[in-house]
Amino acid sequence: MKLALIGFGQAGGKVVDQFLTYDDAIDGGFVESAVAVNTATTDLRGLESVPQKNRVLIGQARVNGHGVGADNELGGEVTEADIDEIQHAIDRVPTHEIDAFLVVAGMGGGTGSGGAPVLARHLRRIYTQPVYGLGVLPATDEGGIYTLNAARSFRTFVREVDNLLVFDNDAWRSAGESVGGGYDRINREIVERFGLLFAAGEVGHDDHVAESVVDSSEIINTLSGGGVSTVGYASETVETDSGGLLDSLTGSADSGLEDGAATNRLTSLVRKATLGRLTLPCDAGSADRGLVVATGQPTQLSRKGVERGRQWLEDETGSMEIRGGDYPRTSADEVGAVVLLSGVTDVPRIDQLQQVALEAQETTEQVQATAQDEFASLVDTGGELDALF
Ligand SMILES: Nc1nc2c(ncn2[C@@H]2O[C@H](COP(=O)(O)OP(=O)(O)OP(=O)(O)O)[C@@H](O)[C@H]2O)c(=O)[nH]1
Repeated sequence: MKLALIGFGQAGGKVVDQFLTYDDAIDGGFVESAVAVNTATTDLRGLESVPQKNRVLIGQARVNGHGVGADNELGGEVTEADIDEIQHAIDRVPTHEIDAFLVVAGMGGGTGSGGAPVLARHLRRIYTQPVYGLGVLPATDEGGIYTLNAARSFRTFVREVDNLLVFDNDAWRSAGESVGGGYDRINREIVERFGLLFAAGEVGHDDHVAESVVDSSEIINTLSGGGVSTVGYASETVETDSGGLLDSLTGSADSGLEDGAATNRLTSLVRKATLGRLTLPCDAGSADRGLVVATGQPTQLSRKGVERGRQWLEDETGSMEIRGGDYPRTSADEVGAVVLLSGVTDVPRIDQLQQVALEAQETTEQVQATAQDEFASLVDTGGELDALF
């Protein structure tokens, strides 16, 4: 599917930069345009692939290019104030050619976490295409302010987008590694999973096995139930010496065996993708909708395997809305399965964030109530005080 990518804040910009590189590398064709928005000049300067003219600095009047320092209320305010500057850059996007917008942001900082929901609301008011979010959750050891920002922003971001795709940094850092040390690796994991999914909807219908190729409308329909989504991916390297003279000589018995192996391989890849590490770990059974995409050499893409995987996911989720199809890639030496689980509800990390948001709200209310009590008692004693002077 064709996307207009908008990276908000430092993490958002870097992930969008990486999406551009990946799209080029796999010849995916899913990025129509890429824009980066930030309050910090240095973050915009550090980008490599987003075109200079599509880098938008906002909030200059308030923070003078120095960032908002993890203050996400300020991030939201400067976005509201400078929304026309962002719109100006989006005006250059050929929006009639895109299937959707994707707003990418780290939820723990100030600019992306505060600004991304404001931009999503703006885009949904103006355009008819769906507006998706890709939210990156902070690692748990990053500190309270990051968790609190994420807890607050998450609720707003889910409300303002048509579907929120989530990646949890915490689940993806390696043992003993600080999350910052592994951003490059983590960002590659992000773009591979979501990139393969979006590129899948971009295959022309004259390509191999055209009738079973995933269409962008299938991705859109899978995401149209709203809520929160997560993606799983599993792959295997395969020998690709098929299609030569040998094949035509070995006859149908061997090719029957190969078909069986390809079917079994794909069925287990779908299970591995679903039950392995998801971009946002959750109980896959709680998904409302799903999409299974088989990717790799056209000869390895067993339609029966995809169908079995799809049926298995139907049983796992109890959902009747599980779609399936292929993304043939002639240059790939791996066969893989991407599984999109949409509208997931049993997500421990989100429960934890909601708890944090609730506690923060209670603390704020307590502080306000104590301040009101103190003020009231000061007013009560006002007469006595007056008498003293
Ligand atoms: N996956 C990933 N996460 C990142 C990256 N850079 C920062 N983060 C995460 O994003 C959160 C911080 O958000 P940033 O995007 O740096 O902050 P910002 O939106 O630019 O906001 P301010 O810096 O406060 O103005 C933290 O939770 C980081 O772990 C990155 O390149 N990849």
